[in-house]
Amino acid sequence: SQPQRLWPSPQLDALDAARFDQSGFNGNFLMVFTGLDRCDNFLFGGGSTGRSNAADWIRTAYHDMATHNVTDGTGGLDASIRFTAEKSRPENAGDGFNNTFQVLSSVANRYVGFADSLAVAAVLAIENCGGPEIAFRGGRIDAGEPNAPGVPQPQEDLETHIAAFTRQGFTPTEMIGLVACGHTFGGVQHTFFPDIVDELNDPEDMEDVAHFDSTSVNFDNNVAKEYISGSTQNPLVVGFNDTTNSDKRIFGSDGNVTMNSLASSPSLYASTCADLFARMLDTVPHGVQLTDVITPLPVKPANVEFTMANDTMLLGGQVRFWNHTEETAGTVQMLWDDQLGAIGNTTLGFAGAGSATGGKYTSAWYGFDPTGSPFASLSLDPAAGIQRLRFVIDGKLEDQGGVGFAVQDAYMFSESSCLYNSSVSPEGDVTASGRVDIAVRNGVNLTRVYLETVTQDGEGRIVIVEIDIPRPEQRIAVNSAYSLWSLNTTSVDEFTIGAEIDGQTYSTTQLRSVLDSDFLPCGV
Ligand code: HEM
Repeated sequence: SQPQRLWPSPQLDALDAARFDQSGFNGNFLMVFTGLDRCDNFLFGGGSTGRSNAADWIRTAYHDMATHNVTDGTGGLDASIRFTAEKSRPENAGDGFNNTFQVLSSVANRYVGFADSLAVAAVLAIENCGGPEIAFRGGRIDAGEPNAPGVPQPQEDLETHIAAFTRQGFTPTEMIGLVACGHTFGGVQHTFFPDIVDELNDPEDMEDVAHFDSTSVNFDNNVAKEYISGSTQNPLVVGFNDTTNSDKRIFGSDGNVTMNSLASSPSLYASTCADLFARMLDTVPHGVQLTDVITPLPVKPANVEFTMANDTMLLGGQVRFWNHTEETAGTVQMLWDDQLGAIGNTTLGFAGAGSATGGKYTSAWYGFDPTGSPFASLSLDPAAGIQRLRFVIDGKLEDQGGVGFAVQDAYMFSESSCLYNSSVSPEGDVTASGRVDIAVRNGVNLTRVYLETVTQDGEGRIVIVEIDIPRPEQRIAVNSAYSLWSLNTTSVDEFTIGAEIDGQTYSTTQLRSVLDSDFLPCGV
């Protein structure tokens, strides 16, 4: 059991969100947008293609990992398969890798990069399509270059496959298990493997995918049962070309001992796969330090954001209560310690239900105001400020063992920010100039405040560009407790706001841009 972490911890909180906020309120793009709750869904052509997102994501995770070399520590799950030089190798035939990274480009962020997002995608696919829960860790690092080749191919012989899995860190028995676990999803396409699969002429399988088992969009041990019973249609077992019957050679390599046990027990199959999938996803280049297994925080504030509106300080956000519903939560209250030693409180409104792992877990979300609206904010006295939050749910105080949920009111976006002008060229290019105002609490030890824009470097790794906001020469009061730091900018990029306070760095959560409606025209 791992020690309970404290909120806030931006990377762990983001990993928790990516992995556990799956469906419903604040649901994950991977689930909600791709429709993963329907496991036969395929974003690039729909259900009658014979394809599925889930199969693409799991195969992509394996192929990205399969470059690993346990001896020299190179390769592993690091999103290097996004590089054309790696993706276009014969060992990476197919379009599933491109499909997967198109989806991940809308998911990866500064805290959960492409490699972690790929691992999350595989976990969500497995868990939501009938599979076991996977112990998920974060902290993978996105590669800056392709890895050495090393993905097994169907025409290779058994010795080559055993050697490849040994290099990746798996014994011959684990090889049988991992292939039998992966090949519960999807199948082999005619287009990319015409020597293995013929055209199928099936209107329900437009892309001519010969599936590994009769339940190709669900996790179950049918791939093993059908193999043992002799009814299998797996194109890598009973394919017309025996040279490419690699599943047949692998499954039979220990006299069917492993496949017999996987076929006879759905629960043994599930627990074996949970272990092997987790190890597959945790196979990373030497030197990468993964986090502990991510567990859902029982009480987790999210999207916490302060905004200064002249004499009023606004606090927006939501809080998630894990393993709760609106009924079990009862009346929910938020208390806060202000900077002057007083305690404030309000009742919170229900914002929506969340769920994870195929509905196994539920969570109840509350907005930071009595209406529960995720867009509403509490109005507060800026002079009082807020140091930390506490919650009362179902009559019980939740304050992280007494320390509370620390929030940062030393700096925040000010609604006095404004737009000088904006225009759209005939080509559709948007240009604008505006002023970003940051309200800084008087008397705090703030050494830097800056705009943060998330972008990608030349190798497609996520990086943050910082633009410093100059310290004002004279104090410009926004109210009795805060003064303004301002920056004129012509950037239309979305930004968050970073600061260094007492040697610690902080970031706001809300993405803003000078084109937002809260940038009113300057000087009006
Ligand atoms: C010797 C080892 C392996 C060989 C030779 C092999 C071979 C293949 C081939 C030829 C395909 C068809 C791809 C396509 O048509 O696009 C395929 C699909 C697939 N493989 Fe493997 N595989 C191996 C191991 C694994 C492992 C270890 C996993 C995961 C744990 C895995 C997961 C998948 C999945 C999910 C698909 C379906 C993709 C889809 O339908 O879009 N494979 N494999």
